[in-house]
Amino acid sequence: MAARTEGDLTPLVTAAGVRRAFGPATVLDGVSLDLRRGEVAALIGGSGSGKSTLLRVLAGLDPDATGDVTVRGRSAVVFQEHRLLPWKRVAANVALGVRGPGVAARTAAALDEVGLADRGTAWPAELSGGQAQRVAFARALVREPDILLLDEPFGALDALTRLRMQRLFGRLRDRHGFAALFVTHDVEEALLLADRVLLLDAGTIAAELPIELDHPRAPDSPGFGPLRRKLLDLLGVPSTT
Ligand SMILES: Nc1ncnc2c1ncn2[C@@H]1O[C@H](COP(=O)(O)OP(=O)(O)OP(=O)(O)O)[C@@H](O)[C@H]1O
Repeated sequence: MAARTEGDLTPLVTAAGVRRAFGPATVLDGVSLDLRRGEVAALIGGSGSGKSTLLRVLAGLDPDATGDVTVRGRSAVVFQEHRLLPWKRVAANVALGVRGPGVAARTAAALDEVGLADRGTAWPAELSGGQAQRVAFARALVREPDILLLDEPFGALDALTRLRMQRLFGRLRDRHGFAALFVTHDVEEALLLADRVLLLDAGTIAAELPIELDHPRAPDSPGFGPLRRKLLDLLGVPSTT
């Protein structure tokens, strides 16, 4: 492939014509998207529209998909369930598979960043759901990713923990500047966190909505309501008014 010279304008992730079928059912039918450096994009769509399938393809976890996917940089994945190994302590889970000098110090720094500096020697079973998901974030951070791919990362958490985790995500993103693509069902979450919302429907990216609101955002921020309405319209949810 020819070298690209656009520097920072080159997307970190490019997908073109991605297809995936399970038996006779085509789930992804020619998906094309890009993710720019430092950008946060939300991938939204109805249940069963193929969001998780697409994320797995972008993460390189689905050898049976076809099409072109290029990832420029280091990526890390966070899933809805924390996927910690129960027989390893928290710090060992974070450091799993990480090589190079200073792994212990990097692990400690990552745990500190997610507010769990004192839990490195705990077992996963001793953590709350929110803490376990923080460890999952630390495990991603310690890899110093350019790109974070997240599959409903807050979906299993109660409302208050979810809010705290959304804020933590915003702080981590500001500090590290990684690009992120996150799957969500939640229109408000997409509008609170994303620079751009991608709508997956009928196997393709059916719509894109830039979210040009200042941070920090709240549901009562100016401009939030009309964007919420627009996104719900795109999702086919009728107005109740
Ligand atoms: N390994 C698999 N084998 C067979 N079918 C699958 C497999 N993985 C996903 N599917 C099917 O592909 C479709 C898309 O699934 P996927 O989990 O990607 O959707 P989703 O948009 O993430 O859904 P949800 O929002 O409900 O989590 C579904 O119909 C699902 O049943």
